[in-house]
Amino acid sequence: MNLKSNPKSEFSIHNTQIFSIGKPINFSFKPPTSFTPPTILLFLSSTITKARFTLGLGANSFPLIQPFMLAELPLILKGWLCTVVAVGALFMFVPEIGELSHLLSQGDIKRLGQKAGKVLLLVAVRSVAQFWQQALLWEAALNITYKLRGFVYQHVLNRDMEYFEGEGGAAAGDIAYRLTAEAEDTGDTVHALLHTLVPSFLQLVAMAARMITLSPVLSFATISVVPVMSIVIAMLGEKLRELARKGQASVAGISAYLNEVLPSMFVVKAHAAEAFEQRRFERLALADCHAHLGKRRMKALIPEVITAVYAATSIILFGVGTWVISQGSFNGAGMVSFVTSLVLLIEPIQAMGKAYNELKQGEPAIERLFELTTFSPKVLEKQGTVTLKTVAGDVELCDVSFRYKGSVSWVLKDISLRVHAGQTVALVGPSGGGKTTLAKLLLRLYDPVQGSIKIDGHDIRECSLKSLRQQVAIVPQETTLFTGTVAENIAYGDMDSEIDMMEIERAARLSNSEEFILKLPNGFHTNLGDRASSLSGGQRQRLAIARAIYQKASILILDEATSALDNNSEKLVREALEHLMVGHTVFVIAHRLETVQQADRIILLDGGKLLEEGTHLSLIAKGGQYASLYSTYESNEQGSLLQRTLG
Ligand SMILES: Nc1ncnc2c1ncn2[C@@H]1O[C@H](COP(=O)(O)OP(=O)(O)OP(=O)(O)O)[C@@H](O)[C@H]1O
Repeated sequence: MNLKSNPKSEFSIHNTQIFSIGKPINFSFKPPTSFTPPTILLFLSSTITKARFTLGLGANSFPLIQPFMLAELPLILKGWLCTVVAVGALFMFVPEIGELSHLLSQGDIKRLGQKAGKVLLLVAVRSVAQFWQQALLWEAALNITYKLRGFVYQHVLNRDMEYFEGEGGAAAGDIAYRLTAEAEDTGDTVHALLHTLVPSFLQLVAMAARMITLSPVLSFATISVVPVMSIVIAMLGEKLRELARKGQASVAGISAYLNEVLPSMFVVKAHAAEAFEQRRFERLALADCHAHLGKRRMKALIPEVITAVYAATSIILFGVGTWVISQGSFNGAGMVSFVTSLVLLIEPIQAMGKAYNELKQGEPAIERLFELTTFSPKVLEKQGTVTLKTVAGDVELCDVSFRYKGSVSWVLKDISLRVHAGQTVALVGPSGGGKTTLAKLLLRLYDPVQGSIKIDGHDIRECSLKSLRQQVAIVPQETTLFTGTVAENIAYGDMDSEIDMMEIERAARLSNSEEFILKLPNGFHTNLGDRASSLSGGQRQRLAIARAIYQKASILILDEATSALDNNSEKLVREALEHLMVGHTVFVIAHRLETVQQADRIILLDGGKLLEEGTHLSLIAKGGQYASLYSTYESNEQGSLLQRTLG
């Protein structure tokens, strides 16, 4: 693959344009101010919602997808135009079929041929129109699904970090399930809705009108069962909606479980936990089995109820029909036309029943998808933010205190610290001391509960998030590589503009990655999708360093890996880090002796408090907590990681 000609390749999905529909959705009910198709559709749906509330049937999800449906209105209207043609052909077909049977009984071959030709033409028109109706309405439904997915995913990406890390957030597998299977269910629901709203309804009205013109008495007798059937189906539908929601939650549970366990197979096997995981999976699968059994039973029951109503209708029709014919007001041809109309009336009723099933099953999917979009972000970008274009790297923490949502204890308490541009600060301290949290605050993944953080004198809450995160680069302990080429992985975060291959190569050289990258089958253009796991820990770390070099940030956060590398790999990573640190303000969550000794300043964090601060030598001379931790380290001859004692 040629990167220059197609610089975004696999990553282009990140740049998907997200539509004009990201506006707040208006749920209020208002009469139409004008009679354009969109206002009529809006009014129709609001009225349905209002009617549902009045009847005590609760809310429906229709208003949520209204804006998406309106965006597809041209396609929908074309589909419905085909419906008008199909229903018109059917309306004309009914009397023709009665006359055809009459001519057959009379043996008038000449007129019979003409009539049969007309009937066949009407059937052909209806078939073609129905095909296009289906094709166009499906296209609209699938477009809506596609746009809805983009809309919801945009909201997921914009959620606070707290949602992904803290309590109460959805598991990754659950979110994935909502955006895949449930978004697809939404497409089916939308199609069912579009199909019910006009095509089935039009056919029902046309056939009912035809039946009334043929015999008002028979029509009244036949149609009288419809209200009873509607009430029964509405009640069963509500039950189905509840059961469908349970079913969807249970599948999402399985998806979340698999997303967690399958990528951690190493740990499962290393702990011989296969049997334990099998039991956990079976419990979830059994819950899903029970949830779906209820739903399937309800789905099986609804058509049977409808069939029972049909049987009652047929008996009424048979009885009243016999009486009407015996009165001489109705002939055989009329009866053929009437029964044909009835059969064609039943067809949309069945379609509406099926669509109702789809709607009831799909509503929880729509609700669960939209649940992902309803939140008020805490990390907000204010109006008129400062764009950090060039930054010297002066960082100041002013009385910063922070605790995570739902926690009573402070993770960081009253931290004040000034780091001058170009300084390297080592953050050390026992596990849980708040080092990583401090790094998250610098990146503004969370905002301090009290106090503020300034970069070059600008409160970071006043800066644009994009420019802040452009100026603060992080090399995490665990390197995450994405599907995409090596070059795309190095340029990750800057994929909105053309990849600069010269810069990629420079970053690879400085991070000591070039040598192993050039040995890959396609060098920088090798796709890492299935190869990332075959890279060694050191190689992955060097790619993360290359990524940070490419970013050209002024402030760096290095979370040193705790896992030991072999001597050569360690040397290459250390050299790469030294290249990276030149000319930057650096915060190192330090686990290694060399890093701590070389830092301009050492900050000891314990229990969220800044306990000690100074150079290695000054802190040793002070003889405080750092000195005692250090001497423990020194006495541990074999200890290769400072982490064992300092953090
Ligand atoms: N997302 C979170 N939600 C709630 N509590 C959290 C969250 N992340 C961290 N904590 C808690 O905050 C405290 C500080 O965690 P932090 O990761 O900042 O410590 P650390 O000094 O980096 O530890 P380590 O050296 O082990 O990485 C810990 O008690 C931790 O349990």
